[in-house]
Amino acid sequence: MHGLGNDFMVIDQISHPVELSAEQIRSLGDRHRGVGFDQLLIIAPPTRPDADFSYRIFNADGSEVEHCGNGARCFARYVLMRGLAARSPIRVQTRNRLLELHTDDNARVSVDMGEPDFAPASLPFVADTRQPGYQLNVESYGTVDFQAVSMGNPHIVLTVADANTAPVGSLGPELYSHAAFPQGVNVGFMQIVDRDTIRLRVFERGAGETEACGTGACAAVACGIQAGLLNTRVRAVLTGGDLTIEWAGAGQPVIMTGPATTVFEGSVLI
Ligand SMILES: N[C@H](CCC[C@H](N)C(=O)O)C(=O)O
Repeated sequence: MHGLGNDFMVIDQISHPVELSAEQIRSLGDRHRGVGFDQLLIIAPPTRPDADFSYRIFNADGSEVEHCGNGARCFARYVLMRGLAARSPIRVQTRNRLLELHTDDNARVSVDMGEPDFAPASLPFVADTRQPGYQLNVESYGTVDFQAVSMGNPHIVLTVADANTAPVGSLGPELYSHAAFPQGVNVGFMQIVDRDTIRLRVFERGAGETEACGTGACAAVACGIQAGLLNTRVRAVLTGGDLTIEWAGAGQPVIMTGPATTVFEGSVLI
């Protein structure tokens, strides 16, 4: 499945109990020798009474992570198409959040992504006391300014003049693996087109640049609204297509709406 070109392998662990090692996940994610994906999504029974399902997310490098926005939309379509869920909304738990997923008739899914957390410790971001605010010295780039926010998974957002020419492939990896982020970080490059529109590219932790990043779009819009630069309903234009992101401000959840597409299904020998 994919959400705007951010592609996933989805395993229904309820019907097919399977445990995979990080090495097996990496080999399944290999685009030449395996199935190939940005993330693997595993659907499992819930472990808390207020959830209908739980949902585990693994990056292509085998690392397990806390959240995946595009994956949540694909998850909702999958469980409804397979009759695993009878109705919308669907409540699904990730490692650290409870999401509520709503589907409409034209294959679009709205996800309550929970509240953004701007506290540095939520990433975690270990601030360099010599650097005021959110700045880092990066070897080949000098001082880099950014905003930091957790959507359950860690994001930093750089505001750039033109997303098309932003140094995603060079600066992204340097920031993603910077010592200031002990658990790594997703790096968003946001161009503010107007108060209702951004262009965004994301170098994702554990996957590299993807065609779209749902939590990244939520993180970027929340940072833009927090900085007073965006209205409360924004069109996020990503390489793979558009998401609608809404955030009414502190104490409110971010709502993400977009498509979810099934490409094929099959079986794989592990
Ligand atoms: N690479 C992310 C997980 C996938 C997020 C992205 N695919 C989305 O749609 O939110 C991380 O390591 O936190």
